[in-house]
Amino acid sequence: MSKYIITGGNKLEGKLSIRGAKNAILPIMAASILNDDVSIIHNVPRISDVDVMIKILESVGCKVNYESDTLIIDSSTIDSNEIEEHYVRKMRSSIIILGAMIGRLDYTKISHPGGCAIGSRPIDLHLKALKDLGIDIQEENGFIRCFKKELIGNSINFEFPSVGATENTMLAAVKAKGITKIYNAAREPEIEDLQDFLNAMGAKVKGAGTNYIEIEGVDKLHKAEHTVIPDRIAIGSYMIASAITGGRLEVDRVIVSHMEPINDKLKMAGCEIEYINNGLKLIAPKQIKAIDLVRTSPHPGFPTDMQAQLMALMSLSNGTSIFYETIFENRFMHCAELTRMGANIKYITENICMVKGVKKLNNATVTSPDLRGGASLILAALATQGETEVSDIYHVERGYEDIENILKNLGANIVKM
Ligand SMILES: CC(=O)N[C@H]1[C@@H](OP(=O)(O)OP(=O)(O)OC[C@H]2O[C@@H](n3ccc(=O)[nH]c3=O)[C@H](O)[C@@H]2O)O[C@H](CO)[C@@H](O)[C@@H]1O
Ligand SMILES: C=C(OP(=O)(O)O)C(=O)O
Repeated sequence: MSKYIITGGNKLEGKLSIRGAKNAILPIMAASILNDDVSIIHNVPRISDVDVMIKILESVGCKVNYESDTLIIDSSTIDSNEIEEHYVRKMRSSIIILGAMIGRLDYTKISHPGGCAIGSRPIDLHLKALKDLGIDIQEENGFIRCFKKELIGNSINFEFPSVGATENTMLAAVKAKGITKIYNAAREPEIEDLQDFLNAMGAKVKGAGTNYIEIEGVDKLHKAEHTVIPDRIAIGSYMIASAITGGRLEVDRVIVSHMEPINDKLKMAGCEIEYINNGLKLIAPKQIKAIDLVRTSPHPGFPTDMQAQLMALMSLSNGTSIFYETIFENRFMHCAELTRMGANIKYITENICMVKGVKKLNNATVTSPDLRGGASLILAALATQGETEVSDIYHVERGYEDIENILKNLGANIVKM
């Protein structure tokens, strides 16, 4: 299995352009099933999750062409209604295909995605919403079978603003009869991007980005072209790479409002952040300041997908920070690995921990526990003086395009082996 060897100590400085968001492109690729036509999608990141989603689309009969950063998906050739189990096991978020498949076809079967490293991740909210839209769902032996006679718009009230459940409901409702109202919808920017793509196909969706989304069903969708929004989590991660090494960074193609929950925390840590023409500049603080409380919450709160990376930064702060992970019950697996590098992290409860800043981190041999946990170890390694080995980087490659070369171009000493 591949690993990164990182020799820390260099300041990360320079300019950066980041392609589309993983969490936007995956539901958009799923949505391409709905139009029975061609979808042209630009600014697509080269990450392994996109490769898995391409395989899923091809396995149900779509024709996919991926050149440079443009994906062309032709869903007019769909000839299967079952998603192979091993894809669902490879990528839990493949469950997002469900709403699109049942929006398009009368029957679909998918295996239950189960949990993953960061939590049990049930899909009860997805399935309840699909049932409310008139889908008959039978769960048996780890598989979910969905039968459609007619999709009928309904009012869906989520008890928690789940990102995936909001997206699956939007996908299924686009061609339902009548109006679907989603209350307590997730407000993440990636949901707005999905709305924009659906509307480019002729759907009638409004409200994404707020907690109320309304979808008026249409009979037919058509060919569409779309450019994916930049990846706010990848951008935030590279900002921390620069901040933790005392560097300066310029990022172009940034949607400032998407970055605010992350930038608020980076400013509290002492970073100077300035917005310039569709981009931003970061200057690292001389001394990283402790942030009293980092509490993850749904957008526009601080994203759980940045918690591990911010923890690497706080490991080197001038005081004590409390991290409270409210979204996933098992998203502190990077703590033990950061501790191997000399971080001072103590659990208070299973989802609250206390990070006391130390003067320096040590090089060590560490293992990526999951996607963002792996990113946090890379960030910590950049700030040490010696050689750190980060293994199991397949997790990281799910969501970071070409991280090795991007970090190298900013001055890092990193080699993939
Ligand atoms: C591909 C993608 O976009 N992934 C993102 C998406 O994941 P995902 O869509 O899986 O995250 P959700 O917002 O659904 O999950 C948030 C919480 O709700 C719970 N839940 C969710 C659905 C459900 O039916 N029942 C239930 O209890 C989950 O277990 C979790 O505790 O949003 C997360 C929260 O911002 C991010 O960390 C992920 O990067
Ligand atoms: C948890 C994440 O992704 P996924 O939902 O695809 O597992 C993430 O991007 O940090």
